[in-house]
Amino acid sequence: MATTTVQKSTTQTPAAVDFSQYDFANLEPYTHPPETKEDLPWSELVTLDLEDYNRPGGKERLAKQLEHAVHHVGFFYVKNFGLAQEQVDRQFTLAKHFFELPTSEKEKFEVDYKAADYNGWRRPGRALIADTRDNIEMYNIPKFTDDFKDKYDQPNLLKAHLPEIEVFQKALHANVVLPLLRLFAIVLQLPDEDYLVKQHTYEKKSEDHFRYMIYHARSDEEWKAAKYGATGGHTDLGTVTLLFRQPVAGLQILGDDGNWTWVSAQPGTITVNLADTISHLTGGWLKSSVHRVVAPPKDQREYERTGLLYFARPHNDTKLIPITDSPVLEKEGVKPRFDSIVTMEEWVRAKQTLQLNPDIAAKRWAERGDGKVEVLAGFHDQRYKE
Ligand SMILES: O=C(O)CCC(=O)C(=O)O
Ligand SMILES: [Fe+2]
Repeated sequence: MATTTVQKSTTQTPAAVDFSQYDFANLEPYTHPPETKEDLPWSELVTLDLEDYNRPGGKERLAKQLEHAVHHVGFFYVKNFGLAQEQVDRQFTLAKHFFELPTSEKEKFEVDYKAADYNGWRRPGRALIADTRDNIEMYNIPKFTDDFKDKYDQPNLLKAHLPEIEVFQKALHANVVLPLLRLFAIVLQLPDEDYLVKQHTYEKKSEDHFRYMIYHARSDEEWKAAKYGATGGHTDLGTVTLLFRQPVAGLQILGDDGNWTWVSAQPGTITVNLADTISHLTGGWLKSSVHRVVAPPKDQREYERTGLLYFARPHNDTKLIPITDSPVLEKEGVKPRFDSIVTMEEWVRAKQTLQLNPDIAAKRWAERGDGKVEVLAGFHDQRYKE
């Protein structure tokens, strides 16, 4: 007797995701590797206690403390930024588990390199560093605003924690970035203390983003081929970069004297560096500091180097011309750094095109052959030697 079988539909609904597997109780916590015992030439950086910001006279005290750092160094630390250590630790835990996902999963969220869109997963090994490939993997998450809503899918691991990531990112913006911009305005003696804040509101379209980053451990041969990271000097493209405490040494700053010094891991701090845009807005007066990440000292070289960063940038329609009502800049006679009016959106696209597309970058660097590349409208980046 013939039996009839019921044809199953080929369009099955996917199995419901069990998000509880991503609860922090089920995720092994990230722990930082131990600090180096080596005696390295450390940078001497000031530490701003942001708790002082709301006390009477606090802003003025902090601005005074920053004056030298923002003009001559470009790097400093902040502490007491209103996030509990536990919140910070949880973000490191998410970073750890994200990078442990298989490549087949991460590549579903791969960035659109050609479009110079850096949000999503950047796979390691895209760029040629000296005689080898880079060892960096990143995952960038845009602002939680309508401009980016539903534009980028996220892996389930992060979907399970998006509300917490949003709180964290917004806290960094409100507790660190905006207060720092008011301090910069005070240093610049701007009549409107909120001048820069108004160019950096969270709600309006801009390319600020939050990043999980990992530098994979390399063998000695690989480090040698990469010249121990010595050729990686660069400036960041935005307003300020916030870098959470990083005990695996590697970050170095190029000083005015031409020497590189190491950034140490101060407990409870965020390392802040000024970047290109704030420099453009002040005709170079605020210093976008040259830095690089080199091979960790021998006693840390076996470790993966996991990073947590936030990149602040002004609104996309901001014109990158020097601020006109700063007596400080006026006295200095600063000049625009571009031949024509450039907006933030154009600047981001120009820099990211070079950063995300090694093939395009190689051609463009070769155009001049003098170790410089024209990023945009007469503004050049240069290669930093060992
Ligand atoms: O990981 C670090 O210490 C710094 C990273 C950095 O310079 C960058 O991502 O631009
Ligand atoms: Fe950087």
